[in-house]
Amino acid sequence: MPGAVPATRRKPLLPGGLLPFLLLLALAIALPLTGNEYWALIATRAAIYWVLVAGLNLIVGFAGQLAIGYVALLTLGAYTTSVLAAGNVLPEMPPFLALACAAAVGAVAGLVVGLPALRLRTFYFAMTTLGFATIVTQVALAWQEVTGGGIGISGPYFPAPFDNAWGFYYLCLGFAVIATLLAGNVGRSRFGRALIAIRDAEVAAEAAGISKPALLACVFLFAGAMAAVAGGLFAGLQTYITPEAFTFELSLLFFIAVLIGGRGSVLGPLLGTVLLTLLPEIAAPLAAWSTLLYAVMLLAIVLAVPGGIAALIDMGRRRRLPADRAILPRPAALGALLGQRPAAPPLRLRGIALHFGGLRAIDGLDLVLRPGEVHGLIGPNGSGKTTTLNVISGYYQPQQGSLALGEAPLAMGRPESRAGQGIARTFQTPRIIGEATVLQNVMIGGTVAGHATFAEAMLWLPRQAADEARLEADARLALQAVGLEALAGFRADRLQHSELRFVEIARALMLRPAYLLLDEPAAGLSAEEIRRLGQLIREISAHGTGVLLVEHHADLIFDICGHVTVLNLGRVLAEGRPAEVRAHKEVISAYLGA
Ligand SMILES: Nc1ncnc2c1ncn2[C@@H]1O[C@H](COP(=O)(O)OP(=O)(O)OP(=O)(O)O)[C@@H](O)[C@H]1O
Repeated sequence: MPGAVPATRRKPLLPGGLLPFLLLLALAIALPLTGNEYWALIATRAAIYWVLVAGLNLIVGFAGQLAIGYVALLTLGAYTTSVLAAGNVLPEMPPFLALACAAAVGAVAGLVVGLPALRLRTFYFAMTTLGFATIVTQVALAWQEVTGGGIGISGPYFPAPFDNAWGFYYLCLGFAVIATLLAGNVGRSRFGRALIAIRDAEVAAEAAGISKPALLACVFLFAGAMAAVAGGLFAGLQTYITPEAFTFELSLLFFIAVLIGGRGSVLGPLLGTVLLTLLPEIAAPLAAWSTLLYAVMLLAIVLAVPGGIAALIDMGRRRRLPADRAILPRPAALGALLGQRPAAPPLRLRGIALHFGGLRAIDGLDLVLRPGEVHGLIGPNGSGKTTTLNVISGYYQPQQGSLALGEAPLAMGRPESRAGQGIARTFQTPRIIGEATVLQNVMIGGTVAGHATFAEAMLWLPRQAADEARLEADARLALQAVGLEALAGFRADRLQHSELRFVEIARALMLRPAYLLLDEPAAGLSAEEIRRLGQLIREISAHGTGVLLVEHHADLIFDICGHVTVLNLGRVLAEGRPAEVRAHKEVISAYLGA
């Protein structure tokens, strides 16, 4: 029964803890005490920018997509709200209704602008967002009868009590608080972790069953809506808007606020936004140099503190690792996590052939994996072991042959479908998210087990809270099982290579896999660690999981496997019980040596 875990810490409401947010909010609420309306203007602007950046942060900071033309959505939101409130195309609307419509338009536009990210990488995607910014400005200029063209249009007029500087400030602050809560909730949910996984370890994300298109679509809708709301508020603040109000510098400000704030953080980009809004105001002569200023700040951050403001204020990063760090797997926790799973049907590969150009990596391979059995796959370098594992886990699409779980054929070339079928894997080189904690890395393995929708996560509804508690409890059990629970709270990039291998196994166990595919798990481990690994694999199979073990450590293979297949040049050279294989003449001459 999963769930029996040692006392779990209370989770912070927002990544980074709630206290800094409350302090900032207290300061923001008290700002009118200054009595200075100039400050009201600056702070209102910062709040509005943050409404946009909070959403953009999920795209840029969490998912790592270079959306640099986000001013387009601010422009779209500003014009949609203003045009609807003015009644230029439809009957005049109350400003809040116009703002809600702008949010809907922004969500759709956010999705349209974002979709190329599914195909285009890095700069190409950045260019499409910039292109969209140009299109929106050109439409605003050309569609004179609705937008006023170059002359512009009045912004929406928000009624009392929002019709004065401080009233409007509080309105924008309210939206900023909502933006923080929604974005923060997404960030600390399995969706936020999945975004970071897509950014830093895309293949591991696929193996965990994370669907990049569906996830990014949700985030683009959300960020688009937030940006458009920011646009409507921006138009209200300006009272009158022309296309010139929406400069490229603004787009840069949004983008750089996320970067100097720190990837994968909410507090950092919030502080980044406030800083970038304030800076040209505090040092007034610098205002004309703002673009240069942003560029210099960006360079300084990238060179001096690559983790941004978030890394500077994250004291936990510097916490000392425990001195005694032996990896001591605990089988009892494994029982609590896996239970005794009902036996899965056999996993069969029939006549698999896969070639890369003229090279036959696998050449007519038949293989059967059975529940509860450790199946060793060995052979010389380049014999096709990893390729076989990649075919089973859906990364490669063979030219011939079939793959089935019992009678059900498994789709080829669809790695993200395997997690749902209970097939988990590890990688020859561990695919870990270095900036996330060990616990978060393991929780990513259970992403598909969550029930709450993106919207439920955004609002932190009961199903989301239950998902999170269950995932965390399971991840702690998985870490206990592999013997790493003492490192749960540390950033994964502080761990040693051998520890990362066990983190990968813990992440795979989150799926309670019917089949577990291990790609050279003993590489780089000490003799004692290999012995413990062997015991752990045995225990895992004893709970009903079928294990495919690709390994070069012959002793480990012959020690723990029930069945061994030897590959050579993509074909089966020998197979059978370990003792038979070990005595096989051709295996000795081709692989084991005398
Ligand atoms: N993506 C690819 N493109 C082209 N050739 C590939 C690709 N992946 C593997 N190969 C080739 O296919 C053959 C089988 O490779 P594979 O990685 O499966 O071998 P392996 O048995 O796992 O070797 P090792 O023990 O060194 O990991 C090798 O000759 C390799 O160079």
